[in-house]
Amino acid sequence: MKKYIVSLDQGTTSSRAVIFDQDRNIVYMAQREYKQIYPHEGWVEHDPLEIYASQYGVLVDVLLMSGITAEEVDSIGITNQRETTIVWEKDTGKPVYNAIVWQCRRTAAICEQLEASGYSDYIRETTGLLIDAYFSGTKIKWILDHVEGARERAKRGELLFGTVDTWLMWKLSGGKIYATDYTNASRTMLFNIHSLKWDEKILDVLDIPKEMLPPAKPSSYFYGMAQIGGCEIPITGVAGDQQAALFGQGCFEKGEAKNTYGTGCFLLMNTGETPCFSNHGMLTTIAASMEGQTQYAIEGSVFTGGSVVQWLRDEMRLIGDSSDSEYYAKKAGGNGGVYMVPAFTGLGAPYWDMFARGTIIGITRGTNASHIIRAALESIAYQSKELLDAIVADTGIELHQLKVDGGASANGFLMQFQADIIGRPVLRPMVRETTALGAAFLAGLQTGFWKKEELCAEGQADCVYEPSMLPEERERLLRGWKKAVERALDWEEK
Ligand SMILES: Nc1ncnc2c1ncn2[C@@H]1O[C@H](COP(=O)(O)OP(=O)(O)O)[C@@H](O)[C@H]1O
Ligand SMILES: O=P(O)(O)OC[C@H](O)CO
Repeated sequence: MKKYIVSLDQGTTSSRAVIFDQDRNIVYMAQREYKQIYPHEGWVEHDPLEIYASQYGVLVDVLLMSGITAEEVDSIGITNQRETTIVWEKDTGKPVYNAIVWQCRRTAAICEQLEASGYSDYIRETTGLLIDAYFSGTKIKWILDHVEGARERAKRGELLFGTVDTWLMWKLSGGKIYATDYTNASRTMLFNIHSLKWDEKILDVLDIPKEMLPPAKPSSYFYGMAQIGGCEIPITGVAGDQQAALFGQGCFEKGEAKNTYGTGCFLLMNTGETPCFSNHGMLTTIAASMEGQTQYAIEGSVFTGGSVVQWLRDEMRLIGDSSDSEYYAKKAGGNGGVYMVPAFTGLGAPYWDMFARGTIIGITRGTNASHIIRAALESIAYQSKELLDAIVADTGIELHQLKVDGGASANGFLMQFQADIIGRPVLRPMVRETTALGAAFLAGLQTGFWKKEELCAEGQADCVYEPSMLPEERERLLRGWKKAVERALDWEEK
């Protein structure tokens, strides 16, 4: 019987299910957007039940529409938006609060207190992370502080915490699987990335009961059985989406890197079996790896990447579809002196300013909508360039080209501008669903569906963008960007 792997890719804006065959071809794919909830300035939430419903919906869609039966599915791989925090009742499965999304800034004050109490170095050395509202730890604390009786119930083992992988596995298995993987755990700011254990001291400081945390396992691992329409399918691969994309791009060795242009932008480089600590605001994190072979990555995280294009579409109504941005950016012919810094939820790497806010600067009477659209796309490339420079400086490893993926990598203008601004070729792969592919690889390696050697072969590039900008022009544009960032920093009142 021909067998397949199903990947579930639960992203910030949509849930996707992708079926891969043994030759890594996409056999069928379905995607569903779901609601973004913005209850206050800088706050972002999702409904956990809608996350699950949209994810389960596309899973059923791909099976029904492809005609592939559950028996033909070798295994399931799960990959997910990271850090997003869900707390639910063990008995009923009912969430006690909406999912607090990674972008949400509501815990900035908790982070400031933590920093003022002198925990920065300890947290950095133990978890590889900087203190920021981005990570799950302070989000859990916020829920325990604000939902009546939650901390006591958590202590009694009545409430469970999970990142989205944990929530999906728990739901898909009817409450039988309660686990997370190392990559997701490494984004909580509660996990010791050296010992691969939850850190008692940080749990104490944040007053988070250990009872509510899932066991953490390798990314390629038999987690248990999902129950789909009366059939059981093993879940054997789990990883945070950025680590899954790194794996899906075939970056298995030290020094290999990729940049993903989704809601945010995430540049990760595999640093092998040793964690690499940054002097330039990058994060140290666990890479997706096989059992007993933990690998690490250095990561630059940008909070607003492709989502700036969604903002142009949904809030500003300057474009009807995300892909229209390419046409207008080219039509503008140049930036007209306009820069946009999309610090909608603060700035991530390398600035880590929770209080930065968005700005558009350089506007003159001649500025038109096309300039603003172009400035938005260019901002994605400038932010990614800063990540690349920092990672090269931290690791001492030169990147001769940049592998890319994610929704906004479909934009030809953006990819060409990216190549121009980094002065290196940009390679976009044939299979654009590298996040889903990475989760499929992890699942398939565990079951023996694939062997690692088969997956090491270079994936084909669909497009290579060669840099063609003069160095003086690049420098001029980058000077403008740096000045614009200065104007966006430290804006929101504390
Ligand atoms: N042609 C395009 N040009 C620019 N941005 C795009 C284009 N197509 C999609 N996007 C952006 O890509 C993002 C979606 O990418 P995706 O990888 O699905 O993200 P996520 O996994 O975060 O939900 C959206 O923010 C969208 O605005
Ligand atoms: O949903 P994405 O693909 O933008 O990824 C979100 C990241 O995992 C957040 O850390």
